[in-house]
Amino acid sequence: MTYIVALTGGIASGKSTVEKLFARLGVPIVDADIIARQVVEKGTVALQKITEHFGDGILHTDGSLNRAKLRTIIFSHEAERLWLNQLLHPIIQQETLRQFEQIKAPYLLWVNPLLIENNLQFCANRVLLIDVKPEIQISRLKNRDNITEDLAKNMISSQASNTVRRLHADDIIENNYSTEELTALVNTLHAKYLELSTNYND
Ligand SMILES: CC(C)(COP(=O)(O)OP(=O)(O)OC[C@H]1O[C@@H](n2cnc3c(N)ncnc32)[C@H](O)[C@@H]1O)[C@@H](O)C(=O)NCCC(=O)NCCS
Ligand SMILES: Nc1ncnc2c1ncn2[C@@H]1O[C@H](COP(=O)(O)OP(=O)(O)OP(=O)(O)O)[C@@H](O)[C@H]1O
Repeated sequence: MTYIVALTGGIASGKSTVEKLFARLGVPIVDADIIARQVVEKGTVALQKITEHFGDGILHTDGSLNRAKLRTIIFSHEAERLWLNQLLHPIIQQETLRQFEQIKAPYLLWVNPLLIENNLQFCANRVLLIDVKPEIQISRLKNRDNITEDLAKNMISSQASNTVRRLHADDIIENNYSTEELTALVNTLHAKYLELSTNYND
């Protein structure tokens, strides 16, 4: 199988921004958030189970999932978040493996926000963590999603702490500075991963 670099980090740490930079360098991407959206599209078994559990009120009038509503519920009720996780995570994992097997490249980037929480680091050859100072993280999250400070803090506290994530990381990007600096860091890491994967594939 292709050499796998897992990219993880807290909410609004900059994963999508870094993912785009790797994609621009031609690196194939497998994104757990995108897969998580596909598995709850209209007509899926998962969406049917979510509707049975939360009622029709969890849907938009066109029958698609009201993500904002589900988000507010699961980040304020721990038991509901765990219920959703046990439903969706095995389905997401199965689709992830399917995508890994289709990719032929020196290495691929597997973007998974909950890599550490779900103990999936063993599935990757290398773990790249994006870290960000908590005050910058909260302010970027509030600005991007236009949400309250309370919801932002609940979302952050539903995830692993940066201290725990750092224990599992092989490489760390500190995303507290400009996007120009971020781009330079990604270029350096890309060269490193090409070298590591060449040795691995030999
Ligand atoms: C709750 C949902 C509907 C909110 O959708 P929304 O479009 O607002 O957010 P999106 O899916 O882009 O997720 C944004 C971020 O929230 C965080 N997050 C999402 N789900 C979870 C979770 N179960 N636990 C902790 N953090 C989570 C992640 O950092 C993620 O990157 C959605 O996140 C969802 O279905 N979550 C359950 C599936 C899951 O665990 N996804 C995470 C990737 S495997
Ligand atoms: N170095 C940076 N300088 C300024 N703004 C940044 C920087 N990195 C990311 N951002 C901004 O911070 C916000 C969060 O970044 P991004 O969406 O990439 O995070 P994410 O980790 O993918 O989030 P999520 O976990 O919700 O999927 C975005 O609005 C992004 O434009």
